[in-house]
Amino acid sequence: MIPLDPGFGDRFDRQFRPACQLYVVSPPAIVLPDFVEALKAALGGGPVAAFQLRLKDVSDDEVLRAAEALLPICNDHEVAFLLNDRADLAAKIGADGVHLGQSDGAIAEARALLGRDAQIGRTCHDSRHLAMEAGEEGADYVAFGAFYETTTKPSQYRPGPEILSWWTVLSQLPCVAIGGITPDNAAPIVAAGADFIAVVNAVWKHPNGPASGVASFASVLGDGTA
Ligand SMILES: Cc1ncc(COP(=O)(O)OP(=O)(O)O)c(N)n1
Ligand SMILES: Cc1ncsc1CCOP(=O)(O)O
Ligand SMILES: [Mg+2]
Repeated sequence: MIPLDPGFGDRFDRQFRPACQLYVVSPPAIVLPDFVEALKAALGGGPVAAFQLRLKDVSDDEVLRAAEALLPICNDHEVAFLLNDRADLAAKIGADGVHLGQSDGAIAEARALLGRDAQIGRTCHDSRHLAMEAGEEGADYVAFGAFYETTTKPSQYRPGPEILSWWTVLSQLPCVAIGGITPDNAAPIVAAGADFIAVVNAVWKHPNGPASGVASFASVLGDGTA
C-alpha cells in the first residue's frame, strides 16, 4: 500500500515541515484507453504524491474498469491511488485510500472495510468544526475548499488560507487545499501550510497537456522551510 505521506516521518514537527505536494484528481469523465496515456504523461511531468479517481455519473462497473487500468500506473510511479466517494469499491480494487465527502459515509465504516494502513480523507469545506470532527473520527487528512472559484465543482464554501495555518498549529493531521488552484494563485495556500494541493483543471486542461500541468506547479510547491 502506497502511503499519502507528507514526509513528517517519526519526527513530526511543523518547523521541519516538508514541502507542499501535488494531489492530482481526475476529471469527472474520462475515456479509456486515452486517459491511461494522459495519466502516464501527468505522472511523468513531475512529483505527484497522490491521484484520486473522481468519476461522476458512471456505473460501478465503469469505476472498476477505470481503476483496473489506472491503479497499475500509479503503482509504477509510487503514487498513492485514492478512490472518491466509495469505500466499498476502494476496498474491492485494493486502493490506497478513499476520499469521503460529508455525505459519503462514516470514516469508521471505511476504516473497517479498508484497514489500518489505508488513507481516508474527509471534505471539511470551510469548517473548523468539521475538521476537528474528522480528526476525532480517524481521518488521515482533512480537505478544505474551494479556495477559488472553479467550474469543476461549484462550491458555496470559500475558506481563506488562514484556516490552513490554524489547522497546522492545532493538528498533526495533514491538510489538503482544493478548488480552483493554479500555479498563479497557489502561493498564499502553500505559505499558509497546506500539506497538499489538490487540482483538476490546472492539470487536465493545461493548454500544453497534463505533463506541463504538473510541471507548472514545481516552482510554487516550496521547499518545506516554514
Ligand atoms: C481532496 C478532495 N477534497 C475534496 C473533495 C470533494 O469531496 P466531496 O465533497 O464529496 O465532493 P465530490 O468530489 O464527491 O463531488 C474531493 N473529492 N477531494
Ligand atoms: C472536487 C472539489 N471539491 C471542492 S472544489 C473541487 C474541484 C477542484 O477542481 P479544480 O482544481 O478544477 O478547481
Ligand atoms: Mg464525494
